[in-house]
Amino acid sequence: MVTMSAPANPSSSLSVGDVIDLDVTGIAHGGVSVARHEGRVVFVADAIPGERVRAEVTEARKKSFVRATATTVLDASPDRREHVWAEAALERRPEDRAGGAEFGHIALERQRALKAEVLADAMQRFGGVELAGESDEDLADALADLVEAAPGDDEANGLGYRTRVRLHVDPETGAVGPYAARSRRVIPVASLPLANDEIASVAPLADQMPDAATVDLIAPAADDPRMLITLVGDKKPSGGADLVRELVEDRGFLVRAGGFWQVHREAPAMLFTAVRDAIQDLIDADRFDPAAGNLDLYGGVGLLAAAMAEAGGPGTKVTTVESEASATDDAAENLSELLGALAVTARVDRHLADLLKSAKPVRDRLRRGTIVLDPPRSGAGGGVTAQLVELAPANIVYVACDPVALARDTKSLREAGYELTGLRAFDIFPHTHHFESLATFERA
Ligand SMILES: C[S@@+](CC[C@H](N)C(=O)[O-])C[C@H]1O[C@@H](n2cnc3c(N)ncnc32)[C@H](O)[C@@H]1O
Repeated sequence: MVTMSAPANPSSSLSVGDVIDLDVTGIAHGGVSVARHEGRVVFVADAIPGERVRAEVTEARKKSFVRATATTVLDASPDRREHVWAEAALERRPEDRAGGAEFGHIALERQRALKAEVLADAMQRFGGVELAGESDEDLADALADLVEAAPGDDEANGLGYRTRVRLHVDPETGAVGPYAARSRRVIPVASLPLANDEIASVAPLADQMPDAATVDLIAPAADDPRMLITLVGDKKPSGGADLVRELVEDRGFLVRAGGFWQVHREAPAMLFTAVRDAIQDLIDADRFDPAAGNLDLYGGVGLLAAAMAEAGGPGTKVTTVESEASATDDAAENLSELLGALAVTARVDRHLADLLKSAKPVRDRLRRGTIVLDPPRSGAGGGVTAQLVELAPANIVYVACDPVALARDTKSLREAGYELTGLRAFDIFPHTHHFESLATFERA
């Protein structure tokens, strides 16, 4: 992985449309590979580290790097596969390739190895954490199993997993489809290979919907699939506030049709289990206090608060904090059997600021507590991380969808005396560069 601050080589002048041959050497955060052209960094899409490709320059605004997209493979990786989505394949012009399956040309196992590399590199570069010893072999061993597959994905080649898909509408033609990569150009497609059968059955791929801006397709585990349409000029989709029923193993969760829920069929259960197991480890180490001021920050409809209580027992005290009032209403319902659970609508930074002003007995309870947090892509960030450090809970269980944001927050937590005691990662977005991580921190 290479950061954007690599020195520019003034002798390398590249413009959009130039065709260059590249030796692809590494993987970067964001689903692109890394190569160099006359010393200048090239982030190249649709390649695989180890390959030699011919690529077309697609962006040359920055001095320090350019972006390019592979058009021909000159020397293929053994991990190259036929793209899982014909409309995203190399045979198409770069601007005509459907976005959202940027690893669809790579064998699943290698996709996971690349994700592990990105996580390890981010943790080392931004978090100051070495995941393995110095030698390449140690690192390869440590990374081999770091990113865990979702049940059933290997058998299905990572296809048919999405229970949520967002499509866009071309304002000129009314055609419905995904955006092209790094673009707002709608690409008509014949199929959605990452979506499950229920989504495929309602997807309006052949329709024209000129009044619409976006089309959200959702297939709840215990309800009929549906289509939510956001009209041009509207902010929210019709039917977005309807309640749908999800299932995590045999536990029911109510969610708004337009609200947050993990997109992979197996992801809610995987993250629920991972958080429950992380709490169980803390219990086994005598570090978890069910009566303390435990928190589930960025809590959505209460999935991870429920996981905490599953390990800690139904009387576990836990407050779930979420900025969307409708999600908090649903969390209150979903957690209603847990006597110690409370759902609060608030921005996390504001809620923590209030907690920091509370009386000593409350602060003491928070200090004995465990905080689970699952922030959006930007991570908790410096402000919230500083508040966490000031609250000084005994343990922090951090669920992250962005490895670099996690790594930056890891650095702040470690500098404040927290030890990183556990790190797992989950491949719950096959054929894309995304994955989820779970890091456990313990106050020294
Ligand atoms: C990644 S989701 C996690 C939801 C939940 N933990 C789950 O597993 O289903 C992040 C949640 O944080 C909420 N959110 C985003 N920014 C927030 C903020 N500043 N304060 C509180 N909640 C926020 C979003 O509405 C969303 O529900």
